[in-house]
Amino acid sequence: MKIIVDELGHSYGDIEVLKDISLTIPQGQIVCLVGPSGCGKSTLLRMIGGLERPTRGAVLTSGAPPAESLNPLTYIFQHFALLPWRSVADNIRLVLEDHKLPRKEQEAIIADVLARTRLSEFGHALPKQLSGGMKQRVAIARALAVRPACMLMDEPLSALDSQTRELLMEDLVSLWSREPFTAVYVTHNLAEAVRLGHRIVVLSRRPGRIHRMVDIDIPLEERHLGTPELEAHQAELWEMMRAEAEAADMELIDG
Ligand SMILES: Nc1ncnc2c1ncn2[C@@H]1O[C@H](COP(=O)(O)OP(=O)(O)OP(=O)(O)O)[C@@H](O)[C@H]1O
Repeated sequence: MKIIVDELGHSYGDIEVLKDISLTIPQGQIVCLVGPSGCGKSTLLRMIGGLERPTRGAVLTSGAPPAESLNPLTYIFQHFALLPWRSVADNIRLVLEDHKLPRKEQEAIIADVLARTRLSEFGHALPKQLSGGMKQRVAIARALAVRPACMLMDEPLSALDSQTRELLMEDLVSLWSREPFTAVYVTHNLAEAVRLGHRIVVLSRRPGRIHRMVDIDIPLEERHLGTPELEAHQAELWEMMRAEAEAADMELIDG
């Protein structure tokens, strides 16, 4: 299933937040949204997920979600959103409970997503026993459990320290390489965008418009910390964003 954002615009009252956004999220690719603070990245993600309706334009889909998809669109947030009193396995079960699956099928899905996120030994653990990186892997496992057509990821690594972020990026790459998933990935971090994005969409400051789209052809598994071509892409993206980021920063101070 591919997602098509068609001439989308949005205003909150008098404040225009997004303008003329047309964009395709191809199946099996990770599309990163970057742009200065307040340019509307999270708003666009919520519109793609159907949590809010745009004032103008539309979000369309083409093609069917994966076979046995329980939920075509699912979110992964910065702060994990795990229930502290439920074990890791039961946090994942939560998203299956509404679907009336036989217990055996639930268990098979839980075992599969725990294995894919290297958490098989931690099904009985409580969230408080886990590191930040593991908690986010549980959130990723929970998202995968519904076989989404697209994962909507809002700064999923930004609550983590830099070493954990690096490990999680490696996890996401190996997860994608084994079974490509589709994702829209909002981040402030350009290093993350060039490591994980097949396509990087640079938004201008508010009202966010598409300033540029950059496709990176290097296979994900060949992208590593310090890869010179990635650093060149990162520098190019920063040059595109610099003036907008500075202007957005001044606006926040003035405002
Ligand atoms: N529900 C809302 N009601 C009114 N204004 C809102 C609402 N949600 C967001 N905004 C405003 O819309 C603008 C875009 O917000 P949004 O969170 O989408 O930006 P962002 O690019 O994700 O920001 P950041 O990078 O700082 O997280 C901001 O000025 C924000 O204050």
